[in-house]
Amino acid sequence: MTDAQEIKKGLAGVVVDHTAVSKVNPETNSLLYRGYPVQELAASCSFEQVAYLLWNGELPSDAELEAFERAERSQRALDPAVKRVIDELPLTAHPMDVVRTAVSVIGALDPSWDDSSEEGTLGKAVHLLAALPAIVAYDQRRRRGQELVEPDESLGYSANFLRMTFGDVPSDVVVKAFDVSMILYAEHSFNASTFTARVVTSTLSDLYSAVVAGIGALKGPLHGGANEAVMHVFDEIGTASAAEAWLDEALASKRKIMGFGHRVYKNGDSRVPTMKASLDTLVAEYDRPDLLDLYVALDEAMQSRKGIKPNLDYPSGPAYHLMGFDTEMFTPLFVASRIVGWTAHIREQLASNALIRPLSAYNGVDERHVPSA
Ligand SMILES: CC(=O)SCCNC(=O)CCNC(=O)[C@H](O)C(C)(C)COP(=O)(O)OP(=O)(O)OC[C@H]1O[C@@H](n2cnc3c(N)ncnc32)[C@H](O)[C@@H]1OP(=O)(O)O
Ligand SMILES: O=C([O-])CC(=O)C(=O)O
Repeated sequence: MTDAQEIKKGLAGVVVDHTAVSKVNPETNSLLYRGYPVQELAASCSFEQVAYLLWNGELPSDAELEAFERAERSQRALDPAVKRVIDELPLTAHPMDVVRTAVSVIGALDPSWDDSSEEGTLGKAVHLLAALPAIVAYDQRRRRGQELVEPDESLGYSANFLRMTFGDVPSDVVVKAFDVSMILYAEHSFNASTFTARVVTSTLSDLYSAVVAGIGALKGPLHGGANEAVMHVFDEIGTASAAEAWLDEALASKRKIMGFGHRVYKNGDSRVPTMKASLDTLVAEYDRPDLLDLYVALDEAMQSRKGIKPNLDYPSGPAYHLMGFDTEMFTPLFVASRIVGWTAHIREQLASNALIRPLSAYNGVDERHVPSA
């Protein structure tokens, strides 16, 4: 195992296990959740239905959906102990650190934190799904000097999330665009954060520890942190007319352009057309053609210079901006959605576990010995 040829840097192209949760197919540019094309789910289902599907393998019947929604809606309130911890955190902490800490606190407060039964892990997954919007919404509000907004059990997941963040339920267009983003972000096979969660689970550690580790992996700008980074790029460029010159300079200084490229998709991310269509509805809703012009100008320049296609973070960054989220809240929104995929994979890993422990090829100094005294 010393031949460099055998090393798959970054595990690129390595198939490490089976999964029945989702299928990413770069040849057909498609993404299936439990067999269903994600575009069809985004068009016809709510995020709650998709979460149920990813966890249970089938779309819910009306009665199953009602029971699931009841469980989710009843667990939305921010736990006072979690709120107290968040209040202690300085505003210099990144919102991803706040979410990571809050999930850690929820785990520490759960007396059955080590219940790894199918029922136990599903219950914890539903609880985290229900609790995360309050954490993210409250963190944005406290940064703006605003009070907590209590959840409204009469509203669906996305309408309630937006109301807890902004104080009011926005138009149907905005709620639908947000719901679509939650559906598209929910699951993507063995991406870095999901794989991280599976590695932690493979040691038979608990679900909360695996989720906290997943949040840490998602934070990085090569993964989920890119949706926030896209908005910083837009702010840096300013207007569409400046996009080409900005890109040439960025590429000349060897910068990675955030929101472009993907480890698996090389001909475009299957989710981008659906999210771009939602972005178009938001651009019309908020009358911001200038933002769309910038989006198109940078994409066209990137295609002409590098031919590297945008990934989901490219349209979702400006979409979240138009909805009114502060830029540093974008990746926590990704957490609120991906909690579904992470926990589906944690449960799948537990059901068929093998400790994940690859090998490495040693290239340090040859064996040597401590000089005798
Ligand atoms: C939801 C998600 O997590 S999607 C991913 C979000 N991340 C980003 O948008 C960050 C920007 N993109 C990237 O850094 C990369 O495309 C990654 C990390 C996503 C995928 O990387 P990899 O599969 O390892 O591809 P790799 O980095 O080998 O790229 C291949 C070539 O394309 C170039 N390239 C890939 N993406 C980009 C980019 N965004 N900007 C500039 N060049 C790029 C690389 O520099 C490399 O060029 P080289 O062969 O001349 O060295
Ligand atoms: O699959 C990946 O490597 C990254 C990604 O798009 C995701 O996690 O949604």
